[in-house]
Amino acid sequence: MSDDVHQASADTRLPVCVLTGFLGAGKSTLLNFVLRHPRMAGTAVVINEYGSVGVDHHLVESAPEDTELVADGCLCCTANGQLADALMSLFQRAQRRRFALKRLIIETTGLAEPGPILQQLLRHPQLAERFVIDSVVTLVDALNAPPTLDTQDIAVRQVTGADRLLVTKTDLVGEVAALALESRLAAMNPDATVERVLAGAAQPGQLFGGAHRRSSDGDDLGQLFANADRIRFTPAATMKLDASVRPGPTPAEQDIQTFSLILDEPVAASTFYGWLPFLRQLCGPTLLRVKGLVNLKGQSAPIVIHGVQETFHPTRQLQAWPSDDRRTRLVFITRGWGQEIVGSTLEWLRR
Ligand SMILES: Nc1nc2c(ncn2[C@@H]2O[C@H](COP(=O)(O)OP(=O)(O)OP(=O)(O)O)[C@@H](O)[C@H]2O)c(=O)[nH]1
Repeated sequence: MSDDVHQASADTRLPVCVLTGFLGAGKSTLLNFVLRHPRMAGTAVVINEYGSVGVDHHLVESAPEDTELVADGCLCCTANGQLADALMSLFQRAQRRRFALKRLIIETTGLAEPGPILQQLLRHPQLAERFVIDSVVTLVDALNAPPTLDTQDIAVRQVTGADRLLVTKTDLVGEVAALALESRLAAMNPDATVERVLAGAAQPGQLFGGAHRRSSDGDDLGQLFANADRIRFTPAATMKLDASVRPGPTPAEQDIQTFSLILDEPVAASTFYGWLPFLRQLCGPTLLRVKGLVNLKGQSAPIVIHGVQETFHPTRQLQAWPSDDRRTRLVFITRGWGQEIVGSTLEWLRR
């Protein structure tokens, strides 16, 4: 595998890596790791996240200054031009500050599909002049992927749309299960390479590097997604299929909701650690994702929690608060139920 971040080329446009993967697959973890690599200097990042209270950019601790947050919207909703705005604003900021921008990573939400994002990059004249798609890299969570691929159409599209599939969390499954998943992925997308990445430890060449650029101008990528159906989401509200776009919802699109929980006061650790498993039991696998920062009483810095379906990863304490906002902020992505369920448990948290 080539470790060159960007092969020499007459093309002066900035290479773009679209980093995707279903909810909780490990995108931010990988970004945190790879952005520290010296060869990633000059990398700008666009982070797209759900929920009116953005937390992802706080979770990417090594995010460079040139990070643009596109919150409360999904980049695969093409109509609102958020991607174009974010990219142009990054570009102009870099020029103003004489920052030598060399490449760009777009981290999508776990519910975005790559096709419409690539189409935006290819079809927007100003973007197409400045940026070229280098690769679509999809992270696949070895623990959760088998059932997710059975039921979530978006997860399937993320796999089939990738140039490179990076399988994460193989430490949490046996070798047999990991190999079975890799065979399944290879069958679903024979065109993509399948590699393992543990705890985000990827090399720059796994995100960028001419070997995986399908063509210098991305035309064939555009072709690949030209016939893809477009799914529209309404973030922060019940997300339903836009009936004018496609005739019947797939399971992945039914009744997904996203909302945030904010607590002004610190929570006692014992209360919080009792509430979390209760919520998990109450909701089961329909709690697609919960993540955020928690202010525990008596702690000088927040803890980070990550739940992906029924798996809750060990909590982690940050070294310091990432901003002046010291509130507990949790973002939920659920299927089939909404904030009323979480709301009904709040008295517990306030005890
Ligand atoms: N055991 C294990 N945990 C991992 C690995 N990669 C990521 N994780 C954990 O998985 C959880 C979710 O990781 P994130 O990087 O936040 O996932 P994400 O894809 O950015 O999540 P969304 O933005 O919500 O879609 C975190 O607790 C990570 O520490 C891995 O290879 N092994």
